Amino acid sequence: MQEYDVAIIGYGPAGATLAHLLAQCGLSVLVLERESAAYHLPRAVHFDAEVMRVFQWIGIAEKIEPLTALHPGMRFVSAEGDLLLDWPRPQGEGPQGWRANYRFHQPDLERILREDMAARPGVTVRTRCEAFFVEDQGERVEIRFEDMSRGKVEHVAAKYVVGCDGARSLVRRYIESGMEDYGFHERWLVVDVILNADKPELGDHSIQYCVPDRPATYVRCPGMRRRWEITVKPGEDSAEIARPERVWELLSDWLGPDEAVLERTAVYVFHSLVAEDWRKGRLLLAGDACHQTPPFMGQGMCAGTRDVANLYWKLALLCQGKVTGAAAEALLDTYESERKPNAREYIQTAVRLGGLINTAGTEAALRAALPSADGSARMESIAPPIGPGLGIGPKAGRLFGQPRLADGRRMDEVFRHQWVVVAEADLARGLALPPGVGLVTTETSNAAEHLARLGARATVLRPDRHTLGGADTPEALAALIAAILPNPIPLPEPEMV
Ligand SMILES: O=C(O)/C=C/c1cccc(O)c1
Repeated sequence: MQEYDVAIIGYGPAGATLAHLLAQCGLSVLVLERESAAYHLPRAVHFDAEVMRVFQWIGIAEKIEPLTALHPGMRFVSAEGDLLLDWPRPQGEGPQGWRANYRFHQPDLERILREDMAARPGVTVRTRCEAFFVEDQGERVEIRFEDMSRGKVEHVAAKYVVGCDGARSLVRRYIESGMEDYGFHERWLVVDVILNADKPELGDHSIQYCVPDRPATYVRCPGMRRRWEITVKPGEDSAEIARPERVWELLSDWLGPDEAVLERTAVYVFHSLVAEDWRKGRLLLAGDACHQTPPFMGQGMCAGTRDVANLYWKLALLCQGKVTGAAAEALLDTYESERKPNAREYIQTAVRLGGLINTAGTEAALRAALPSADGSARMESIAPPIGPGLGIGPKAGRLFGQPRLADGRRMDEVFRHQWVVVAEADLARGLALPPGVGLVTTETSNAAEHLARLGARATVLRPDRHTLGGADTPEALAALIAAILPNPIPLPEPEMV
């Protein structure tokens, strides 16, 4: 039986990104996907700087960036048109080395992910192949799937299986995970249109219409694409409301049938769920398989990308035999313990925003919706730390920025999949580093501003660019360095840049 390091079930953005990352670390990867081609219509329309940084690692950031749209922010307005809550987004390059937010067309992203996979050694992609059986046999997992193009059942094995197989995940059933329910389950009509000609009065902001009778969302997508999401009321028929005549009636406040074509109309139930168990033995979940969010923060695909960024290097260390035995189990356990609280925080905030949209912006709902309830009608993007796992002290588990090196390059371009020490120059002098660990100092980069944001004189960064901790003394820094695990991709010599 053919054996791979990792089998990924599901070839959406999370599965494809994970396959790229694992292959970059030298692992053999099988991707099984039931459909013959990527879904041709948009679903996710927004991602943030943290996600763009992951796209940078796999070499697609420069390809997707020209296809994205600028994103000034989101506004919540009342039925009377009053601004209830403003959520502006910083413009220009931010701490992650990229803009804070991007609007995109999901089929563009999937095309790029798949085109580049063709040139990625180590990845086998099997489309029209439906997995129907996985069995953790202790040392490996057996997977059975049907190749639907040939009507043939095949058996393969993998050291680990990751279910990136969406809300109805097969792998989640094998894990037998229940779901934590955050109480939001609503039907919304999603309408994607392509304008015939520009209509600047629609604006570039996302707008949440907090209209009690029919809450709705408008999102400006790249080019001539625009999206509306409109509440379906209890008792309304999903098929009836998705008919073109009815859709145009619902859109009539914004545009008419002579101004655009309908690209897609579909009724979705937006859920707020987190899987109780993200792992059982060698079976793991990522993306919608382990969390589903209402869309009001545009964070659905982002969460899946964060999952795979947290997971890939841990799987690489295990598959390469660099972490074994009880340490391997403990390392794999940190995937759920770190990721779940972060995913939960985004979902709970999205549910609160949904509450604001649905209750027409009453004072109480406005206060409840604000992540930091300071009374102002302005909110900022949240950046919840990951939960407890690897790391030392209160500065562990923060997403660190991406310093620009003196030659203008971004840090991760130089230290791909490496651990990196970032330190004030005087703390860095004479440091003895394990092989392959990078060193970035305040002398040769703009690390000072990133360290100031963390509130430490030095830090150690994991391959996913979360902090292992902060240090202000040589002793504290030495303790962090002692906790570094081997690199997923070994570098011959540590570099000081
Ligand atoms: O731009 C954002 O931050 C959010 C975008 C978005 C996308 C889809 C649906 C929504 O309610 C919001």
